[in-house]
Amino acid sequence: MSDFTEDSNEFSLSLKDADPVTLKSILEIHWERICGRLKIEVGEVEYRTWLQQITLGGIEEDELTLYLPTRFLRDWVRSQYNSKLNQLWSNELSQIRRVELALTPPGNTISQTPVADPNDTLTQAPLNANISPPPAQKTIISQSLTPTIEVKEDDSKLPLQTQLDPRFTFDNFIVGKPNEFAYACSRRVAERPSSPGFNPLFLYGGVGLGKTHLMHAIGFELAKAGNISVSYMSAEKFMYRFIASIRSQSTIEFKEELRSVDVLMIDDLQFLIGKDNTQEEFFHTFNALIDAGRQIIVSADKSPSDLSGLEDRLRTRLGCGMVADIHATTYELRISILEAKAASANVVISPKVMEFLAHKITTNVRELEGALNRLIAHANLFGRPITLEATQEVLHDILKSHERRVTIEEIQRKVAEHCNIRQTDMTSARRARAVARPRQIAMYLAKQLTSRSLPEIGRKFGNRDHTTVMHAISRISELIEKDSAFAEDVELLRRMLES
Ligand SMILES: Nc1ncnc2c1ncn2[C@@H]1O[C@H](COP(=O)(O)OP(=O)(O)OP(=O)(O)O)[C@@H](O)[C@H]1O
Repeated sequence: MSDFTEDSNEFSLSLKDADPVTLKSILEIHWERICGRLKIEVGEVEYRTWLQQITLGGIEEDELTLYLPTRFLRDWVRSQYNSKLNQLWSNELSQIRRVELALTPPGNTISQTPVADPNDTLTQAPLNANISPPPAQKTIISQSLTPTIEVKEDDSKLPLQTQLDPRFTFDNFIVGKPNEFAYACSRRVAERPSSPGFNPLFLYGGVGLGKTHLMHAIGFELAKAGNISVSYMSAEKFMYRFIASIRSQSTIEFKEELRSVDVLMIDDLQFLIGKDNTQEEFFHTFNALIDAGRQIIVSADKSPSDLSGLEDRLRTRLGCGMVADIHATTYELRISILEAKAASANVVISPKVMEFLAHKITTNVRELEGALNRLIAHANLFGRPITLEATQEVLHDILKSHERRVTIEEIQRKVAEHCNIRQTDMTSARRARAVARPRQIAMYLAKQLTSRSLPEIGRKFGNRDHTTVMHAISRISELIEKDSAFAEDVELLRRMLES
């Protein structure tokens, strides 16, 4: 990337003369850098809500086109981010004087490619195919945490200051069954850091389920107590800082700085898998801090024992304190989160719309929050209430990406396996409870996980009537309400099918 970074004259030349493939690469490199800046300037949530879906279009003279998938998104981005995008692009590439925002046409390619070689898959590929914006920059180092948290930026030389996200407090964290244990442990560590049995605190769970939120919340609580130095950074940032310190021959300072903190928080530790030297450095830092009675808080997507690829001795040590899992959200938790977020934005959203969202966006809270933010913005922009129809229209792209690809046959197979019955019993006429109940579970999951209608589901289950499917769904919903062991079983099946 550094080959392309600093000299914009070099770019002007190379842009004008570049062949399509080179041009594509140059634009991608700049776009990646701009995405990194946008993410930090506007924040992770705002970035994901509005800007993540922008894709690169073509370049004509001094005008660059960026694409958005829906009219609403295009209008919103135009009204809110037009000047920022123009400014960032012209800073990156002096040749670009104007950024045009347009609707994504089917199969966009760089417009400077008038004659595409039909054999050249690179020039044929949509521009956005391989563009993955750089990961979020999460670094907060504060020597003395106060509610206004001072941050020292890292070596990446981004002219940006990050702060603990003021929304990520315990008060704003909605507690439900899936996260109550992690929440309680986090509270405990915030109240009494370095207590035996809670050091390290290891938080783990899937993407966007609140690990970072809880870490920030601990940081805020400790800030209130005052006089405690806290360092928070992503594992990725830890690695970059470590490498930079080696390059600049300041490893000792880096180590000293890290080892002087009272609380060290490292987010997304799975990033260190396969990075042996950084792991080793982290291991030593870890030991030094624990031995000195300092608190360590780590998050990852898996439990220490499942983080294969991390050195055994590190995994063992990580599991020595308190290990707390954040489970996938339940429908109830998603509804509570939506209600809380709508209330804090002072917006009334009908229960129907909330239920629709909680049913459709099940993977993570970040996406749910992003969808809600978009609805709120839409309502504010047009001054209209948020109806179910408006929701479907405004969130069209998000909902589409959430359409599950699991088939009814897969569901039948998985449930049959899990319940120890034959797959053919899913379609048979047998009515014995041992067969009928798993069949009802499979029907319920088919409704949840596919976009099939009730009659279609009925047909797949041995040509049963849609009322039979309806009955199955309501029976299983009832059992889920009443029987938590049963609910867990169904949830487990759902997770297996979705993974
Ligand atoms: N229980 C909750 N209550 C309120 N907001 C939540 C809750 N869980 C997650 N969120 C919100 O969802 C978003 C994503 O959460 P967060 O960044 O903490 O996830 P994460 O588990 O760290 O994800 P990743 O694995 O991507 O790092 C944040 O905006 C956070 O505030």
